[in-house]
Amino acid sequence: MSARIELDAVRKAYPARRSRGGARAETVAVESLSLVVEPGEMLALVGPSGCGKSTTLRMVNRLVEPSSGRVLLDGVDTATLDPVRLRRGIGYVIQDVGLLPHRTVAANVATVPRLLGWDRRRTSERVGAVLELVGLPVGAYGRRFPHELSGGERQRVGVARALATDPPVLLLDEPFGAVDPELRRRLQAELAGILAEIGSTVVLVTHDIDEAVRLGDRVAVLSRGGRLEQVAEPLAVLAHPATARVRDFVGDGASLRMLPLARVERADVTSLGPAGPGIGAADDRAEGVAGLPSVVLGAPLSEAFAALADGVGAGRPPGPGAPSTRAGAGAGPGRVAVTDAAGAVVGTLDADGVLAALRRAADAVSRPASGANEGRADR
Ligand SMILES: Nc1ncnc2c1ncn2[C@@H]1O[C@H](COP(=O)(O)OP(=O)(O)OP(=O)(O)O)[C@@H](O)[C@H]1O
Repeated sequence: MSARIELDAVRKAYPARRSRGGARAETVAVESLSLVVEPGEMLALVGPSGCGKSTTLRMVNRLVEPSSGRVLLDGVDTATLDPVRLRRGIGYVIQDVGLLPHRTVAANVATVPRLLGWDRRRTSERVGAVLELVGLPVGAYGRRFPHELSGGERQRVGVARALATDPPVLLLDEPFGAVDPELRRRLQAELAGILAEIGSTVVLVTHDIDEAVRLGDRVAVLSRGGRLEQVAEPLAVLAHPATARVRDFVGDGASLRMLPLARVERADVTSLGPAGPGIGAADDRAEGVAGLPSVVLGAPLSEAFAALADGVGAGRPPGPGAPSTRAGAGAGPGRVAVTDAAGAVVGTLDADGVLAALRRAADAVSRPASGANEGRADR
């Protein structure tokens, strides 16, 4: 179940505070933002601190009321709906989770089903299912209290609680902000799997461009005042920043961030030459690549990069602190073997091949047509 979210010229100005000199200055958190999130899509809202991301998100569930403009859910203006009922149909996960400290994990997850009047049996079945989904089996965790959990576990309970009623819309505000980087990566991967399963429309707020490109189907980059600088698929934001602000925000590591998003393709592979009678059997052809690490056609380029960069083998995406894109510059083997899905060697890939593959992936995604908000056209 999923819903279409449309922000139609929403604006939020927080009321003026009287300053010492008596002058009043309202804070315009979001000036005029129009954006569509399609059913089942995961949109990552990213931008520097104070640019209006949380305000935008909270206008969707009416924790913040727009000063003007409209928010539509499946075409219905949310201003016409009862805000409390609206919120019960929208999953919401925030950084410090907000679990009720004196209630067990199971009772926390059951909060919204209970409010919606679900009977005991349906509620407990659902609580069991969502806790299982986030890797916290109800038998082991259901009776614990929040203070008996690690930060990562609490975060998962927050996600389970948000998913309890299978909401058509899920809003995530810096859901991994409070956990360490390694756990953050793990929770991101878990969340991606869960989201693929549930099919809700998701808006994720993050200040972390890595998280945005890793999780978003599309990425919306905001600047101060909720100004939409660009909305496009992750690779397009990295490869073709629409504005100087997006370029600044993406920073120097764009190529490195593109690696997991682009694939090893046959066109970039240096072939081992034809096989056939008198030319050499497949086994002979494979001999020249014996001992090389290998990747499969279609694998993320980051796997080839990791293998080239350190020669330890494929499968590790470049992490923070990974070497720059001077693939193969270290003690690596200079080449990786590329196999087809059946495991037969089709050729090798070297650093030039990786760069060529990156360039092609970048060329294949749409360039911004007219600056901001080109993403509407690219869907
Ligand atoms: N309740 C409020 N009253 C007055 N000003 C507010 C309020 N909430 C937010 N603001 C201001 O609105 C602007 C946008 O804030 P918002 O929290 O939406 O930004 P953000 O991009 O989510 O920031 P961060 O990444 O730091 O959480 C900021 O200037 C902030 O100070």
